[in-house]
Amino acid sequence: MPRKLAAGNWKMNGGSAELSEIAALALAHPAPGCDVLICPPATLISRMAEAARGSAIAVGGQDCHGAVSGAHTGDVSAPMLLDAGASHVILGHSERRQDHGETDATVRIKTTTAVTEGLIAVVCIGETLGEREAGQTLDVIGTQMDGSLPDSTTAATIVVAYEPVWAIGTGLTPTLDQIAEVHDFMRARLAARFGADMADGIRLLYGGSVKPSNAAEIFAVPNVDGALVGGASLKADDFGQIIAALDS
Ligand SMILES: O=C(CO)COP(=O)(O)O
Repeated sequence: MPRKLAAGNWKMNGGSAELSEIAALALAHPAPGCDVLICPPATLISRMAEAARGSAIAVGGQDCHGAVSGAHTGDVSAPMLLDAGASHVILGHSERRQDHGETDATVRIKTTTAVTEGLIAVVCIGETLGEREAGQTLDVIGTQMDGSLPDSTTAATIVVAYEPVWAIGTGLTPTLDQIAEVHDFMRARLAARFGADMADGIRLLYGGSVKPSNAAEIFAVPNVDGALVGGASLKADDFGQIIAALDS
Protein backbone atom coordinates (compact mmCIF):
# COMPACT_ATOMS: atom_id res chain seq x y z
CA MET A 1 0.00 0.00 0.00
CA PRO A 2 1.51 3.37 -0.99
CA ARG A 3 1.54 6.25 1.47
CA LYS A 4 -1.57 8.38 1.28
CA LEU A 5 -1.31 11.82 -0.28
CA ALA A 6 -2.89 15.13 0.74
CA ALA A 7 -2.50 17.43 -2.26
CA GLY A 8 -3.55 21.06 -2.44
CA ASN A 9 -4.37 22.81 -5.71
CA TRP A 10 -4.37 26.56 -5.24
CA LYS A 11 -5.53 27.17 -8.82
CA MET A 12 -5.25 30.88 -9.75
CA ASN A 13 -5.38 31.91 -6.10
CA GLY A 14 -2.97 32.70 -3.34
CA GLY A 15 -0.14 35.13 -2.79
CA SER A 16 2.35 36.16 -0.17
CA ALA A 17 -0.16 35.92 2.68
CA GLU A 18 -1.05 32.29 1.97
CA LEU A 19 2.59 31.49 1.30
CA SER A 20 3.63 32.65 4.74
CA GLU A 21 1.16 30.20 6.28
CA ILE A 22 3.00 27.28 4.69
CA ALA A 23 5.93 27.53 7.03
CA ALA A 24 3.51 27.31 9.95
CA LEU A 25 1.76 24.34 8.35
CA ALA A 26 5.09 22.59 7.90
CA LEU A 27 5.95 23.22 11.53
CA ALA A 28 2.57 21.88 12.66
CA HIS A 29 3.11 18.65 10.68
CA PRO A 30 6.84 17.92 10.90
CA ALA A 31 6.44 14.19 10.25
CA PRO A 32 2.98 13.58 8.81
CA GLY A 33 1.79 10.03 8.30
CA CYS A 34 0.91 10.92 4.72
CA ASP A 35 2.67 12.70 1.88
CA VAL A 36 1.78 16.38 1.58
CA LEU A 37 1.87 18.34 -1.67
CA ILE A 38 0.95 21.94 -2.46
CA CYS A 39 0.57 23.17 -6.02
CA PRO A 40 0.56 26.97 -6.03
CA PRO A 41 0.42 29.19 -9.13
CA ALA A 42 3.63 29.04 -11.19
CA THR A 43 4.72 32.44 -9.93
CA LEU A 44 4.92 31.13 -6.36
CA ILE A 45 6.61 27.78 -6.93
CA SER A 46 10.18 28.78 -6.19
CA ARG A 47 9.21 30.81 -3.11
CA MET A 48 7.04 27.94 -1.92
CA ALA A 49 9.87 25.48 -2.45
CA GLU A 50 12.10 27.76 -0.40
CA ALA A 51 9.48 28.05 2.38
CA ALA A 52 9.00 24.26 2.44
CA ARG A 53 12.72 23.38 2.28
CA GLY A 54 13.60 20.77 4.89
CA SER A 55 9.94 20.10 5.66
CA ALA A 56 7.67 17.23 4.65
CA ILE A 57 5.82 19.41 2.14
CA ALA A 58 6.42 18.82 -1.57
CA VAL A 59 5.67 21.47 -4.18
CA GLY A 60 4.05 21.01 -7.57
CA GLY A 61 2.96 22.89 -10.66
CA GLN A 62 -0.59 22.98 -11.99
CA ASP A 63 0.30 22.32 -15.63
CA CYS A 64 3.25 21.98 -17.96
CA HIS A 65 3.76 22.03 -21.71
CA GLY A 66 4.22 18.84 -23.69
CA ALA A 67 7.53 20.16 -25.04
CA VAL A 68 10.59 20.73 -22.86
CA SER A 69 11.42 24.16 -24.33
CA GLY A 70 10.73 26.37 -27.32
CA ALA A 71 8.53 29.10 -28.74
CA HIS A 72 5.46 28.69 -26.51
CA THR A 73 4.73 32.10 -25.06
CA GLY A 74 3.20 32.00 -21.61
CA ASP A 75 3.77 28.30 -21.06
CA VAL A 76 5.90 26.55 -18.47
CA SER A 77 7.88 23.38 -19.16
CA ALA A 78 8.52 20.37 -16.97
CA PRO A 79 12.27 21.14 -16.64
CA MET A 80 11.34 24.68 -15.54
CA LEU A 81 9.10 23.29 -12.80
CA LEU A 82 11.92 21.06 -11.61
CA ASP A 83 14.35 23.96 -11.74
CA ALA A 84 11.96 26.02 -9.59
CA GLY A 85 11.88 23.28 -6.95
CA ALA A 86 8.75 21.35 -7.92
CA SER A 87 8.59 17.57 -7.76
CA HIS A 88 5.01 17.08 -9.00
CA VAL A 89 2.66 18.54 -11.58
CA ILE A 90 -1.12 18.41 -11.89
CA LEU A 91 -2.16 17.57 -15.45
CA GLY A 92 -5.52 17.42 -17.19
CA HIS A 93 -7.48 19.23 -14.51
CA SER A 94 -11.06 19.77 -15.72
CA GLU A 95 -10.48 23.53 -15.62
CA ARG A 96 -7.58 23.08 -18.07
CA ARG A 97 -9.73 20.80 -20.19
CA GLN A 98 -12.52 23.42 -20.19
CA ASP A 99 -10.53 26.67 -20.35
CA HIS A 100 -7.78 25.51 -22.69
CA GLY A 101 -9.42 22.77 -24.71
CA GLU A 102 -7.10 20.08 -23.39
CA THR A 103 -8.01 16.62 -24.61
CA ASP A 104 -7.00 13.20 -23.35
CA ALA A 105 -4.37 13.15 -26.09
CA THR A 106 -2.92 16.48 -24.91
CA VAL A 107 -2.85 15.27 -21.34
CA ARG A 108 -1.13 12.04 -22.36
CA ILE A 109 1.64 13.96 -24.16
CA LYS A 110 2.11 16.28 -21.18
CA THR A 111 2.13 13.36 -18.78
CA THR A 112 4.73 11.53 -20.84
CA THR A 113 6.97 14.59 -20.90
CA ALA A 114 6.52 15.35 -17.21
CA VAL A 115 7.36 11.82 -16.13
CA THR A 116 10.27 11.51 -18.55
CA GLU A 117 11.73 14.72 -17.16
CA GLY A 118 11.44 13.45 -13.60
CA LEU A 119 8.21 14.88 -12.23
CA ILE A 120 5.39 12.92 -10.59
CA ALA A 121 2.21 13.55 -12.60
CA VAL A 122 -1.15 13.96 -10.86
CA VAL A 123 -3.52 13.19 -13.72
CA CYS A 124 -7.12 14.39 -13.28
CA ILE A 125 -10.27 12.84 -14.67
CA GLY A 126 -13.95 13.25 -13.90
CA GLU A 127 -17.44 13.35 -15.34
CA THR A 128 -19.75 16.34 -15.76
CA LEU A 129 -23.16 16.42 -14.11
CA GLY A 130 -24.82 15.76 -17.47
CA GLU A 131 -22.67 12.69 -18.01
CA ARG A 132 -23.47 11.37 -14.54
CA GLU A 133 -27.20 11.95 -15.02
CA ALA A 134 -27.02 10.16 -18.35
CA GLY A 135 -25.48 7.12 -16.65
CA GLN A 136 -22.17 7.60 -18.48
CA THR A 137 -19.85 8.10 -15.51
CA LEU A 138 -17.84 4.89 -15.76
CA ASP A 139 -17.61 5.11 -19.55
CA VAL A 140 -16.24 8.64 -19.28
CA ILE A 141 -13.80 7.73 -16.53
CA GLY A 142 -12.55 4.69 -18.43
CA THR A 143 -12.06 6.64 -21.65
CA GLN A 144 -10.25 9.47 -19.88
CA MET A 145 -7.97 7.06 -18.03
CA ASP A 146 -7.14 5.09 -21.15
CA GLY A 147 -6.47 8.25 -23.14
CA SER A 148 -4.64 10.37 -20.59
CA LEU A 149 -2.17 7.86 -19.17
CA PRO A 150 0.88 6.83 -21.18
CA ASP A 151 1.75 3.17 -21.66
CA SER A 152 5.10 3.74 -19.96
CA THR A 153 3.40 4.63 -16.67
CA THR A 154 5.00 3.47 -13.42
CA ALA A 155 3.30 3.40 -10.05
CA ALA A 156 5.79 5.77 -8.46
CA THR A 157 5.46 8.48 -11.09
CA ILE A 158 1.71 8.62 -11.59
CA VAL A 159 -1.15 9.62 -9.33
CA VAL A 160 -4.72 9.63 -10.66
CA ALA A 161 -7.24 12.07 -9.23
CA TYR A 162 -10.97 11.49 -9.63
CA GLU A 163 -12.63 14.88 -9.61
CA PRO A 164 -16.29 14.96 -10.63
CA VAL A 165 -16.63 18.30 -12.42
CA TRP A 166 -19.93 19.02 -10.66
CA ALA A 167 -18.33 18.60 -7.22
CA ILE A 168 -15.51 21.09 -7.79
CA GLY A 169 -15.99 24.29 -5.82
CA THR A 170 -19.71 23.64 -5.40
CA GLY A 171 -19.90 22.16 -1.92
CA LEU A 172 -21.54 19.11 -3.49
CA THR A 173 -19.91 15.71 -3.14
CA PRO A 174 -20.84 12.31 -4.49
CA THR A 175 -22.15 9.81 -1.98
CA LEU A 176 -19.54 7.55 -0.43
CA ASP A 177 -20.97 4.69 -2.48
CA GLN A 178 -20.56 6.71 -5.67
CA ILE A 179 -16.93 7.49 -4.79
CA ALA A 180 -16.32 3.81 -3.99
CA GLU A 181 -17.87 2.71 -7.28
CA VAL A 182 -15.63 4.99 -9.34
CA HIS A 183 -12.45 4.26 -7.37
CA ASP A 184 -13.03 0.49 -7.57
CA PHE A 185 -13.55 0.88 -11.30
CA MET A 186 -10.37 2.95 -11.65
CA ARG A 187 -8.29 0.36 -9.79
CA ALA A 188 -9.70 -2.44 -11.94
CA ARG A 189 -9.10 -0.48 -15.14
CA LEU A 190 -5.49 0.14 -14.14
CA ALA A 191 -5.05 -3.54 -13.25
CA ALA A 192 -6.40 -4.63 -16.62
CA ARG A 193 -3.92 -2.39 -18.41
CA PHE A 194 -0.82 -2.46 -16.22
CA GLY A 195 -1.25 -5.53 -14.01
CA ALA A 196 -2.54 -5.82 -10.46
CA ASP A 197 0.78 -5.16 -8.71
CA MET A 198 1.33 -1.87 -10.44
CA ALA A 199 -2.31 -0.86 -10.16
CA ASP A 200 -2.18 -1.36 -6.40
CA GLY A 201 0.79 0.99 -6.19
CA ILE A 202 -0.84 3.89 -8.04
CA ARG A 203 -2.45 6.37 -5.68
CA LEU A 204 -6.04 7.27 -6.47
CA LEU A 205 -7.10 10.63 -5.05
CA TYR A 206 -10.59 11.98 -4.66
CA GLY A 207 -11.12 15.69 -5.32
CA GLY A 208 -14.16 17.97 -5.21
CA SER A 209 -15.34 19.93 -2.16
CA VAL A 210 -13.11 18.05 0.29
CA LYS A 211 -13.10 19.88 3.61
CA PRO A 212 -12.30 19.12 7.24
CA SER A 213 -15.88 18.00 7.92
CA ASN A 214 -16.01 15.32 5.22
CA ALA A 215 -12.34 14.32 4.84
CA ALA A 216 -12.30 11.41 7.29
CA GLU A 217 -15.33 9.65 5.83
CA ILE A 218 -14.04 10.06 2.28
CA PHE A 219 -10.60 8.73 3.25
CA ALA A 220 -12.26 5.65 4.74
CA VAL A 221 -13.67 4.67 1.34
CA PRO A 222 -11.79 1.70 -0.16
CA ASN A 223 -9.33 2.62 -2.90
CA VAL A 224 -9.21 6.28 -1.86
CA ASP A 225 -5.53 6.99 -1.28
CA GLY A 226 -5.83 10.67 -0.50
CA ALA A 227 -7.33 13.90 -1.76
CA LEU A 228 -6.78 16.70 -4.22
CA VAL A 229 -8.08 19.75 -2.39
CA GLY A 230 -8.90 23.12 -3.91
CA GLY A 231 -10.42 25.84 -1.78
CA ALA A 232 -9.65 24.27 1.61
CA SER A 233 -5.95 23.99 0.75
CA LEU A 234 -5.65 27.77 0.75
CA LYS A 235 -6.54 27.86 4.43
CA ALA A 236 -3.63 26.38 6.34
CA ASP A 237 -5.85 25.47 9.28
CA ASP A 238 -8.36 23.58 7.11
CA PHE A 239 -5.64 21.85 5.11
CA GLY A 240 -3.92 20.91 8.34
CA GLN A 241 -7.12 19.22 9.53
CA ILE A 242 -7.36 17.32 6.24
CA ILE A 243 -3.74 16.17 6.62
CA ALA A 244 -4.58 15.06 10.15
CA ALA A 245 -7.62 13.10 8.89
CA LEU A 246 -5.37 11.20 6.47
CA ASP A 247 -2.73 10.76 9.10
CA SER A 248 -4.95 8.85 11.48
O1 LIG B 1 -10.55 21.10 -8.29
C1 LIG B 1 -10.26 20.74 -7.17
C2 LIG B 1 -8.87 20.36 -6.84
O2 LIG B 1 -8.10 20.19 -7.98
C3 LIG B 1 -11.25 20.71 -6.08
O3 LIG B 1 -11.58 22.00 -5.75
P1 LIG B 1 -12.48 22.26 -4.43
O4 LIG B 1 -11.82 21.49 -3.32
O5 LIG B 1 -12.39 23.75 -4.23
O6 LIG B 1 -13.83 21.77 -4.75
